[in-house]
Amino acid sequence: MAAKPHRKKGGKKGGKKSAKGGKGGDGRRNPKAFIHQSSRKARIQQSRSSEKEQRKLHAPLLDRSTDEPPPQVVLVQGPPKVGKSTLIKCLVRHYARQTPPVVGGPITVVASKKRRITFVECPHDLNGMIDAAKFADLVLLLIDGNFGFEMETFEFLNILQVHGFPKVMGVLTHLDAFQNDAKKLRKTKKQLKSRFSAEIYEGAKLFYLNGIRYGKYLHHEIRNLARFISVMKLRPLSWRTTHPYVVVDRFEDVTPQENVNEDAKCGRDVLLYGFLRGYNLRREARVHVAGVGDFSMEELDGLIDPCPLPDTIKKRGLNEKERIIYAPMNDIGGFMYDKDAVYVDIPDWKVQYSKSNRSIAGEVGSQGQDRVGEDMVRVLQGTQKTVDEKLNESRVQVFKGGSGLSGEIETSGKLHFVNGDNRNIEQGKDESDLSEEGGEGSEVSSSSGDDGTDGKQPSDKEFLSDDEADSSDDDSGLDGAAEASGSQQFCLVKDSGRVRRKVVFANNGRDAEQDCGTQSNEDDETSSSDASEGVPFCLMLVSRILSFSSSHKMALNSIVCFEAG
Ligand SMILES: Nc1nc2c(ncn2[C@@H]2O[C@H](COP(=O)(O)OP(=O)(O)OP(=O)(O)O)[C@@H](O)[C@H]2O)c(=O)[nH]1
Repeated sequence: MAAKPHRKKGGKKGGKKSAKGGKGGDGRRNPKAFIHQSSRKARIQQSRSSEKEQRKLHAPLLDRSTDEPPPQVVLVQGPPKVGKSTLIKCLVRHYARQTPPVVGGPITVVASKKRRITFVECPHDLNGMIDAAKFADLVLLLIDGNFGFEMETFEFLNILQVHGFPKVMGVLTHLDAFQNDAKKLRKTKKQLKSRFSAEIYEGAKLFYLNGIRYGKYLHHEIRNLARFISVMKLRPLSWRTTHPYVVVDRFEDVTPQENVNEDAKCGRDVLLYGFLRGYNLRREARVHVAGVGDFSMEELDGLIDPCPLPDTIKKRGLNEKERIIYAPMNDIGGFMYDKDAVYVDIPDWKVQYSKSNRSIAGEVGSQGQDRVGEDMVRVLQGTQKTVDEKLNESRVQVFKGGSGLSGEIETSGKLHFVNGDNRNIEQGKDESDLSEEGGEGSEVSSSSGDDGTDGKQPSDKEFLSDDEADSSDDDSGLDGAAEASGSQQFCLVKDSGRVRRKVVFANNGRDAEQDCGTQSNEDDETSSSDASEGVPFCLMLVSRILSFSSSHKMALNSIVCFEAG
């Protein structure tokens, strides 16, 4: 039997198809397959796809938290001396009925029955701003209404754009400078508002703080702002809801003192305390301390919530007991929470000894056994040395006639954190140690290795050209010297002994000069040449941040953000 020949590859149909394809002449195999046959179908398809997109945008947020949600972070940002600390103090006073003497770290308060807020003051330096942008849920952008916009505001907005944009609200301060000129006040408010909504988004909220009395903003204005903050809906950023991170409320260096004495730059053991946000943190996970590097955790423990929400939710408002404040780095209340203890700090000037004039020995003899406890306290009042010092001095004789063994055991490393004063000294030491390495506090940590600055705090001069740097040294050249940035122009203005970078919203050099209030021809020439060359202040800033985040984000499985400042 003769073998049946194989069928030719590509049947009748295939041939037809190829013929059709050839007919089109546009090189595609079937150009009609992916186009709509009728306009009606096309319309339906289009509306379906847009509906899908909208559904994605409005997908309900998954609440992954099983317990009380962590406090939301309200970051107060603004140029130097704009009133950040004053605003935080006023808001904390409104919520907790206590005023912190200093703003030295995050302050957590119970704002309402269901909301806790952590206030953080944003540092002015670039690295501090980058760190702060990572964890802010709401940003209060403080603007000096009397002076106008400053570069710090726009730098921070640029940083936010890279890190995911949280809710932003503007607050105008120093408006009491227009007290006697209502017309000018109205005009300034209008101008700043329109500029603010143009820069953030249309209809961005702007609050006005019209005055300050006894060093505090007006009560009713703070009340309105506080109410607005406590009811504001804050949409969490998607990256943050899927990654664990901790904003550190308090940190403690528990490195044995002898190790530090031997080598001041030895590896340190540091305890970090803070609310866990975002997602669950695995015990074996490595943590990334923003700006410092990746580290392994030795221990991870859950502690009792130091600032819990009220239990009962039936009542309308909060009573005085429920207005809890947790501010361990702000010298408030004298409380300090540790892993296994709570320390109450009693300043020396508040301690009142009840020592009587009678001699202690005489009293013991006359009162007998009933007052043993009281007598012990009285004896302690007369103590001059601490337990550490006594232990170090003590000697134990083991064998008769043998020399005593000294009691110099390693207790000094642990106890110094208990006392508030000593703690401050130790922290001060650490900072100085860090500054030896290349800068101060968080500035060093943020910059080291991340953005290629080798631990140096970038100064304005690094962004300016040499000529500009020279001119900024010269006081006489400061006033009104307009600089151009990527998108904004700014001029250096000397105001009450400090140099401020005022943003000028003008397209050409001349307008900019008018805004800065200079008329001289010489200045005109330099500033216009600067403007045409376009010193890339903002561009450089953005590129630096982009390079920072692109090299960094891959490693950010879990971040620990230090409050800088
Ligand atoms: N007249 C007036 N003074 C204000 C206003 N806001 C703040 N101040 C004053 O400005 C000074 C600086 O205020 P701070 O709250 O320390 O400003 P800051 O932004 O925290 O300052 P730094 O932390 O040093 O950057 C204080 O003396 C305040 O009383 C305001 O609206 N009007």
